[in-house]
Amino acid sequence: MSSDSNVLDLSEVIAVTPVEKHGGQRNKDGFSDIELTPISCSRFAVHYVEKKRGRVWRPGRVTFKCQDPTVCREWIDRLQERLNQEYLRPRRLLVFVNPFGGKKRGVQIYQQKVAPLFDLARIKADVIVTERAGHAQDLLQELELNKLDGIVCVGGDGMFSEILNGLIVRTQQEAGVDKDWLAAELVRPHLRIGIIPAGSTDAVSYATVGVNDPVTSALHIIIGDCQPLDVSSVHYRSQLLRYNVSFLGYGFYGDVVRDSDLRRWMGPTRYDYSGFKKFCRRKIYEGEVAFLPCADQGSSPYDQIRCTEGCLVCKQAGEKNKPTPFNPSEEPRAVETFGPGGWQRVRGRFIAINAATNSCACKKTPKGVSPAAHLADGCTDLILIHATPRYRFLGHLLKHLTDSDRFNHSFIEVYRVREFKFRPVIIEETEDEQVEDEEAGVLSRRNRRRNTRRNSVWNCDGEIIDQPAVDVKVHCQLIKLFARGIEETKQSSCWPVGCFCA
Ligand SMILES: Nc1ncnc2c1ncn2[C@@H]1O[C@H](COP(=O)(O)OP(=O)(O)OP(=O)(O)O)[C@@H](O)[C@H]1O
Ligand SMILES: CCCCCCCCCCCCC/C=C/[C@@H](O)[C@H](CO)NC(=O)CCCCC
Ligand SMILES: [Ca+2]
Repeated sequence: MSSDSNVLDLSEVIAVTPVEKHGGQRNKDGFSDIELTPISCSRFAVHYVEKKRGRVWRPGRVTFKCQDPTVCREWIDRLQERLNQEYLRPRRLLVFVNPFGGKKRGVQIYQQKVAPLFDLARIKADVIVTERAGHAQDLLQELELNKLDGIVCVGGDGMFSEILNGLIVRTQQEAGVDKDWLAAELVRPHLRIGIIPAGSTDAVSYATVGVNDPVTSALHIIIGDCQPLDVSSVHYRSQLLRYNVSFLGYGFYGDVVRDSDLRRWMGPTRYDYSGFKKFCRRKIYEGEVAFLPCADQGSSPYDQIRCTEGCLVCKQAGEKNKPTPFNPSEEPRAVETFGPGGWQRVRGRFIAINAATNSCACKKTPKGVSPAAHLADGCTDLILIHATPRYRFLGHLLKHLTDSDRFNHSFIEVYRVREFKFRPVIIEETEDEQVEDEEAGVLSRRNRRRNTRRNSVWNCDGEIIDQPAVDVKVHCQLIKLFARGIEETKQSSCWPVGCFCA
């Protein structure tokens, strides 16, 4: 309900409850009491989503008074019945809480802010507090999931990545799809995932809800919002390494995540420390990127329009990419062809190679790594940052803090792609160098140190992938989240609204 109206949208009602106590026109909580008849004898409360500034949602409540208790009961039953018909609302959820993510407040956040709202909405939640990294992903291979309506992750991007990977792998296993086959048409999991942000960056929450606020996310889950999301698979040779939903980065961002992983004890500030350190080093990595552009998309990373709630670009992509039934006897696709309309390649010396499957907005970059990227268009924005002096790279980084065009630099190329591959140039040690190594101790150590650091790692949603040579493919709208995309604020332009959940 907006501040200037008295109309409640039923799809945004959290619950209807009987009210026992009596009170005045405006009770001490500041909630308004609305008289249905002059003489009050029974009351009920309608709990609804109240939209605050900055896409933050809070529970609001309005109390209705009735003269006749039977009428009151009738109102409650009818409204409850109507809410039950909102078929996308979850009734039973499995909740994983990471007690060590972000500022280590996952358990507290769930108990104090989320559980009371789930109780109010009569959602049954089975809660598991994880005991180790990988716990949630392992449990997702064995737990009974049939009676669930969704899985909720209380944690950051790493924890979300565990649940995403666990759910997709389980779904492929049950459908008999070979996850290691890069060209496989993956089967979409039927369970939606909800994220209660309690991590350090919370990029997935930011990019899909517009804010990292646990109460807002809990309310999106309760009212059964539905947002399809692209997922990229990352393969090395013929083996699946991980599924990724937002950020993939080799070079600078890979080095940052590798360094910061050793400093988890620092909490969220580890990224600032490692970011500064790796910026000072400014390492260059040589390699070749091959990619398949999204030619027919009608959108580009340079667009001014943004992916918002009900985005038409994503809607059209969803219609084009209706899942086809899985056929295990299907032959692998022909070898890719290079040239117009086909694959392209860029060889170079790079500071960073990034792929943003959605905007990757977060507090560090409120508009995102690629502000015009879409949540569900089947594409990722491939950003190639060629070697450049440190001060020019800094100029690019600083633009992440503002609205300005971060791609407007001669050393940056950006492509909207469906697939890409990266092959690093690996310079092997020559025999001469090895002889030299044996003869001169200090030089030997220097050489070895240099060689061991010739390759970077991939930052995959904040997790480390050691293999530099990867094949990445975007799977359009592979999963669904309890979210609705970025809501338009009053200042921004108007876009059609609607959930296009299959
Ligand atoms: N009980 C646990 N003990 C130790 N590590 C855990 C546990 N449960 C989950 N993890 C791991 O902790 C890692 C980080 O968690 P999480 O993503 O929640 O926080 P973060 O890294 O601080 O936030 P962000 O990913 O948003 O930067 C994840 O990779 C997850 O696998
Ligand atoms: C001198 C001022 C410089 C300002 C620099 C601003 C540049 C910010 C770009 C941030 C990109 C974040 C992309 C999101 C990645 C997440 O999946 C991942 C896991 O949560 N977080 C990081 O890797 C954390 C990555 C942190 C990188 C610094
Ligand atoms: Ca996308």
